[in-house]
Amino acid sequence: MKLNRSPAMVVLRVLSALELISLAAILINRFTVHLPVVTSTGGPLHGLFYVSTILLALFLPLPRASKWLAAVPGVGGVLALWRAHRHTPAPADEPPSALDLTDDQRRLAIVIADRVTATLSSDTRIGPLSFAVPRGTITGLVGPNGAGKTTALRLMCALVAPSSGSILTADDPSGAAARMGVLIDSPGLLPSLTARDNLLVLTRLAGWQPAVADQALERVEMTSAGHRSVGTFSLGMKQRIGLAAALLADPDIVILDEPTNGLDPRGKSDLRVFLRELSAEGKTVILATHALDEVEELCDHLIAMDRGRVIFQGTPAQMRRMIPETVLCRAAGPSERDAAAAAFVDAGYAVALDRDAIRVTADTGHGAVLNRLAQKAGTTLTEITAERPTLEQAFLHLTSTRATSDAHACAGNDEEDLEVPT
Ligand SMILES: Nc1ncnc2c1ncn2[C@@H]1O[C@H](COP(=O)(O)OP(=O)(O)OP(=O)(O)O)[C@@H](O)[C@H]1O
Repeated sequence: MKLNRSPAMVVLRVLSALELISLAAILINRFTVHLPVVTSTGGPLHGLFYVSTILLALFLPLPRASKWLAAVPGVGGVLALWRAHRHTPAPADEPPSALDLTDDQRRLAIVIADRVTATLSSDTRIGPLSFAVPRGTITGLVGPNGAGKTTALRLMCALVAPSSGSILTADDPSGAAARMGVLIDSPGLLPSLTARDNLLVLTRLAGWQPAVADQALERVEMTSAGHRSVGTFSLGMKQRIGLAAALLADPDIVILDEPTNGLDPRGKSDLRVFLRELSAEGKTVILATHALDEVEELCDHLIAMDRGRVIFQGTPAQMRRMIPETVLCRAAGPSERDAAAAAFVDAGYAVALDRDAIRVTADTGHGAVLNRLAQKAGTTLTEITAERPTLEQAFLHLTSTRATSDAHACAGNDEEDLEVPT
């Protein structure tokens, strides 16, 4: 058990220790012989301890029934100390720096997860998670299978109760409680009913007008198919009706789990356009996916998860910057390549040889400088290509650094360390 080391608790412990000495002195004086101790009964120091005991009893959250007990010299401090030990918060599983949100993140957020954990079974626990979803963004929750993305979504819409920590949803700008539309797992439609009737069931349950269902159908461009049974629909059409159901309440926050799963390229593209429209209307879209290439062009904010933890949050550009950019340079032959590589190393660049090419760790703007350096070394580069890291590379880098602290930076399979020609 870790001790609470706040100044108040330290003072409390010192007083408790002194009170114990005081109590011992009183007992010894009463039952044996009179000893000349500083805390003898009736002395000014004992008065101080007595008062401190009463103050502690009054100001600490002790149960009312035990207050009289706490007022007995020596007992109050001991009780308080015992309670302090019992109520010392459990140490966080991760250093605070990994879990604390900045003031800006909190100010701009529509959803805030604060050290939230979820216990799914005796051996499956997600979190602690701390993340903030900025209002009005399309936020992608990314990570491999089993990372905890769906659970994080379920926590956000209260389908899973946190075991500890909290999930807060900010009010909408008018001050009303933010509304959520949720599509997690399959849309859960009744196949024998028409698309319109499926939506009407939901609007009636919620006590809304039928017009709300028609507006939602129109919104997802399914008005003409609204009279058909959902059982006859393609996956993409079912997905649209699921989206219509999620939009019935005109939500401020739209939560979608793997919305493009099973959609063909056209369906994926339509969905992306649709989600951008929702975002342009000021809605916040939160979607879980493991397709990093998909979020690259759609999302303006990312929360990356791995093995039940948040490992990154920020913009896609910030995530890409987790690994250095490189410039790929090619030369006419091996001797030209080595000469150019040596010139780059002399100029302070980190380089790796990749068959007939040199991969230089440098921002994309360094191409012209590298070209000049090669010319000075008497060689001509035949190709200079800026290589922008993909989100996938950045994610793999993040997970490999986290998984093994002893893992060394991984180089491409074909790369070898540069041997500077002599
Ligand atoms: N109801 C549950 N009971 C027990 N374990 C669960 C439950 N739901 C999820 N899990 C486990 O919790 C972990 C996280 O699951 P979750 O579905 O949140 O991950 P995910 O990132 O959404 O995965 P995927 O991309 O495969 O959908 C997994 O190991 C999963 O097996």
